[in-house]
Amino acid sequence: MNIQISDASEVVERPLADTIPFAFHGRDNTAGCGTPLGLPRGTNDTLAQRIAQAFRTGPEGSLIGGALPFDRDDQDCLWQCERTMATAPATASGLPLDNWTLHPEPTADDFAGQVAKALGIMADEAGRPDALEKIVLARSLLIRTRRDIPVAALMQRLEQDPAVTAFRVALPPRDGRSRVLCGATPELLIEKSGAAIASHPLAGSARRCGNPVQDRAAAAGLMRSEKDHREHAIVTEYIMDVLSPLCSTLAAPQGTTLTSTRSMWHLGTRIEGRLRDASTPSALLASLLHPTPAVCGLPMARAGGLIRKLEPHPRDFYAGAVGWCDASGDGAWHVAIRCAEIYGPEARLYAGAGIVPGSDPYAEAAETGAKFGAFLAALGLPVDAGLAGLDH
Ligand SMILES: C=C(O[C@H]1C=CC=C(C(=O)O)[C@@H]1O)C(=O)O
Repeated sequence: MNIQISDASEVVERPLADTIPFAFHGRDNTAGCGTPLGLPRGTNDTLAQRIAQAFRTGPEGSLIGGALPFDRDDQDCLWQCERTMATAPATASGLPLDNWTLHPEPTADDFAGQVAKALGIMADEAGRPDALEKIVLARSLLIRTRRDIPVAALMQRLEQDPAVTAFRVALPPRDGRSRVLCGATPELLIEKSGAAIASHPLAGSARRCGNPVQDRAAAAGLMRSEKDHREHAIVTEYIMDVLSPLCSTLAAPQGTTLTSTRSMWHLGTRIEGRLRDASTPSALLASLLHPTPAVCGLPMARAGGLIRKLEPHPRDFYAGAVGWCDASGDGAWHVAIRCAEIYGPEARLYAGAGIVPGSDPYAEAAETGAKFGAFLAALGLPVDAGLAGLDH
């Protein structure tokens, strides 16, 4: 299929003049610079053609980077520009925020109600061939303040945790104001260098504690949890199933291990393989994998439908993928979690939790509350603000 610019339903507007199109800090230090060209916007099914055309006709040595939305039928937001090393600004100010308000959408109680509904559906369908096995439900915190939220300062604070990739991606401006997806994700969706690929899915979580004895107990409890291993295995099996037809070798040499950020423990499995066709673009691999059951569920279409029905606010780019790809196809794509959409003085933070039979609705609400912690801390807000209403 040959995609013409006019076939795309919308062309990405340029980000505002002083906006960085995309930047990834951490293990992956890659950013776009110069004057970005917006790729014609489209959905997953035209991604490969749009990328091939952009590299054929665009500036030599350029990079394509940006964000794929959660919903495969929504339009992505990709930029083509020069490549640079992501570097943190020497000084960045404007944080902590002051004069802020916070609205949970939905409240922790209502979220626990949604989890209970999903568990009811799983119980009713148990044993059927198409039964819902897992769903990842999310909630958001809307933060409003009086000044524009300083994204550079936020990135500087988010990247302090060596276990995450801090990222920012310019989204199409709205009403002449820049919109940015910004976060600190611990989860690698896919990375490709030549024929070598790697993915490091995470699923199964426990909140970390300041007290080292309690912290070790939380980690040990997670490692022993049958429910969390079941929740995790659904993700790794899915990723192996999607990647194996494309690979000559594919394995998880270390098995499932504990991984951690400064605020959370997770179960993680590093998957490594070799592509049969080393020219397959990493962006295409990301779009084939996405959304994995770490953010959506199984079966994917059933879980996605229920997510749209139960969650009060659209996910947009939360739980999508963010990353970059060069002309040889090499690149890295991360799961867009522990993030927020920032629009002037507003930030909408998102956090989700995987639900399987055996999940406890209030424990899942508390898990989402804990997952907000790192981003809240970076904004200079109380880390427990996402746990409000969960003291029963
Ligand atoms: C969906 C999120 O986390 C995913 C990644 C790690 C652990 C998860 C869990 O234990 O539920 C989630 O699958 C999120 O942080 O918004």
